[in-house]
Amino acid sequence: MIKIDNLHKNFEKLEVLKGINTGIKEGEVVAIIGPSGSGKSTLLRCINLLEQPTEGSIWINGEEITSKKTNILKVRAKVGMVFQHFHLFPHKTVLQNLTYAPIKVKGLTKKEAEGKGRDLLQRVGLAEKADEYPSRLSGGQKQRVAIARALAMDPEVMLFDEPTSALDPEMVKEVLEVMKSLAHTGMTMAIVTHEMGFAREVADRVLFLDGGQLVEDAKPSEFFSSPKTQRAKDFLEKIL
Ligand SMILES: Nc1ncnc2c1ncn2[C@@H]1O[C@H](COP(=O)(O)OP(=O)(O)OP(=O)(O)O)[C@@H](O)[C@H]1O
Repeated sequence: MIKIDNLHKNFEKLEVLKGINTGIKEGEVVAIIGPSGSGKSTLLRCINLLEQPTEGSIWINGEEITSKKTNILKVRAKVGMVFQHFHLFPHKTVLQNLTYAPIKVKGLTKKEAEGKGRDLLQRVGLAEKADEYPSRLSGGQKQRVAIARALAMDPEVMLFDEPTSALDPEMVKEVLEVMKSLAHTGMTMAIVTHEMGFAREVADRVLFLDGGQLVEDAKPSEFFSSPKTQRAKDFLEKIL
């Protein structure tokens, strides 16, 4: 489904990704973990071309998105992204946040987009908030709207960049529950997270990054109980 080949990313002289090789299979849930500054967000942002790789290639369903001919908007339409700080449109209602791109980019009618938007709000437990503005919602509710908004585009894969890091502790669970139920529908997902419990429980694989390198790629049960490298052992010792 996703293939990442010799991915390098530099910010001027800073080498942030140093040749990442990996892949994500259809329906797989992959947790990307590692120390601060190890390149986790940059890796995720390369997958929907929010960052242009310096070298290497990324393929999604057989199409090389890093090719010069790529239509970036088409890539973004099939790769949903959820950010730490929600990025909702503040002057649109919750429902309008969900219908904007499907109407504009996918050509749905207002009625179709609204029907779909309401179904998705139901799914994330926010049907009654359709006509509210984002400023009236809690952080956890905003993040659930952001997830529903990404799903409204029928993405082939969903990327999450520390989706619970900006939330008050009591709101983390409601967002993780929505992500967990999404994982159970068979959605292909990559999640940069500091929630080790979630990585352990929900992910099929853990990618451990350190210093811009993919140091371990393992099943959570193996990674958390017997990490192979000293770098992973040191990291886990600090956080668990
Ligand atoms: N747009 C940018 N311009 C310059 N440097 C950047 C840019 N984005 C990221 N970096 C640098 O790249 C390195 C990796 O950043 P990245 O955000 O990918 O790390 P991370 O593992 O996600 O860290 P964290 O867990 O703290 O979010 C850091 O040193 C960061 O300062």
